[in-house]
Amino acid sequence: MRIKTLPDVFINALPVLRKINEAGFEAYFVGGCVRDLLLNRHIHDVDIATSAYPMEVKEIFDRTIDTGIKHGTVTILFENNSYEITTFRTESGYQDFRRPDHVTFVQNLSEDLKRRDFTINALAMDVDGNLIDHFDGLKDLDLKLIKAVGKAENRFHEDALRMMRAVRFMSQLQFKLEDQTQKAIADNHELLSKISVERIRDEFVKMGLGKGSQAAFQVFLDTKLSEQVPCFKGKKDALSIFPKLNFAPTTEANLWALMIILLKIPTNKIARFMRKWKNSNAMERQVAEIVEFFDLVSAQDPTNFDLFNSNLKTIASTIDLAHILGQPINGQALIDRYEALPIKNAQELAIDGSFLLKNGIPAGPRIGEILTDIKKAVTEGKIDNDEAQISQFLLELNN
Ligand SMILES: Nc1ccn([C@@H]2O[C@H](COP(=O)(O)OP(=O)(O)OP(=O)(O)O)[C@@H](O)[C@H]2O)c(=O)n1
Ligand SMILES: [Mg+2]
Repeated sequence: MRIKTLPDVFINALPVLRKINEAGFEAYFVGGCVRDLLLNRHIHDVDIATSAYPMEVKEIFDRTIDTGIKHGTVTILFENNSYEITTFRTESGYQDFRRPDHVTFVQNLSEDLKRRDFTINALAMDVDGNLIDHFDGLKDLDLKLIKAVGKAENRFHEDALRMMRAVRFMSQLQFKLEDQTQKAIADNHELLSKISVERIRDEFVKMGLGKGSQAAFQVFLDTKLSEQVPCFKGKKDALSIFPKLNFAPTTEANLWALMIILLKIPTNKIARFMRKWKNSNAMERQVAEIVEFFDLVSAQDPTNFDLFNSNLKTIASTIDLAHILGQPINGQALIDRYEALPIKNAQELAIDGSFLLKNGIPAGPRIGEILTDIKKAVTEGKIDNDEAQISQFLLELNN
C-alpha cells in the first residue's frame, strides 16, 4: 500500500530521509507516527529508523545531538525541526525486563520491526509513501486491535512497561486487546514491579485520560497490572467502580483526585499517596485542594468564605468529580457565586496588615486572625470592601 498525500510533518522530513538515502543507507518513518497517520490522528513527532550507524548519521547532518548513542539514537536538527534517528536494532537477549543498557544493531528493517511492541506500532513507511507491514499491523488497525508482535510474552520480557503501554493504547485509541496478548499480560503482570514508578505513572495517566479509559481500566484490573502499582494492591473492589462510572476524568489532577476518592484515602494520607506515585509537589498540592473542597461540598453547601479560600480551577474540578460520581450539585450556582465574590484574593482587600498596625493593633498572630475576620465579613457581604466600613468593623470588633 502506498500513501499518496502526506501531511506536512512528513513532507518536512522527506529531505532528511533523502539525505540518508543519498549517503547510501536505508531510512524509514517508523512507529507511532505511521500508526497515527493511518488513524488520522494528530502526529506529534516523526521517528526515523535507518541502516546507518549513529556515527554515520552524525556525518550526514551538520547539527546533531547525542541523545542516546548507546541505544542507537541521534537527534538531528534540520531546518526548524528536530528528528530522532535510530539505527536498526534489536533488544532480544536482554532478559532484565527493562530497556537494555545497550542494544544490538541489526542489518535490516524487518529485524528492527520484529522487536517492536505491537503490530500497529511495527509499521514503517519509505520516502515514497510505501508502507512496510510485516506483522499485519494494517489489519489490526482495521480490527482496532492491540496485538503484540510475535510471541507476546517475549515482548513483555524485553520491556515490562509494554504491558502498561497495551492498556494505554487501548484507552487512547479505543482499541480492544487481543486475547493472547491479554493472557500474556495476566501471566506476566508481576514483571511490572521491575519498572520505575515514573514510567508506569506516565502510562497510567495516559490510560486514565484516553477516550477508552473505562474499558482499558477494566483490563488493567483484570490482568492484575493494578496489583503492581503504588497503593492499588488489594483494592480491586474500590477501583472497579471506575469502569462503571458514566463519565471519566478529563484532567490529570482530576484523575488522581478520583483515585483518592474511590480508594477512600484520608486527608492526612493524600500527600503520601501522591508521593508514592512520584507526582510533583505542585500536582500533590492541587490534588489535595481538589479533594478537600470536594469533601466540603459533599458534606454541606460551601460558604462564600469557603469559595474565597478556593479558586476557579479547584471549583471546576470539584464540579467535574461530582458529575463523574453522580453526585447532585449545582455547579453553575457555585461558579456564579464565586464570580460574584467582592474579593477573590487577599490582595484585593482594601486594607492589609500594615493598616491594622497603624490602627493600633500590636504586631503578632492577632493581625492574621483579624484579617481573616475581615475577609470573612467582606466575602459574606456583611461589610463592603472599603476602608471606612472596615474601620467601623474594627471598632466594633474591639468593643
Ligand atoms: N516499550 C516500547 C516503546 C516503544 N517501542 C517502539 O518505539 C516506537 C516509538 O515509541 P514511543 O514514542 O514511546 O511510542 P509511540 O508508539 O510513538 O506512541 P506515542 O504516540 O505516545 O509517542 C513505538 O511505536 C514502538 O514501535 C517499543 O517497541 N517498545
Ligand atoms: Mg512516539
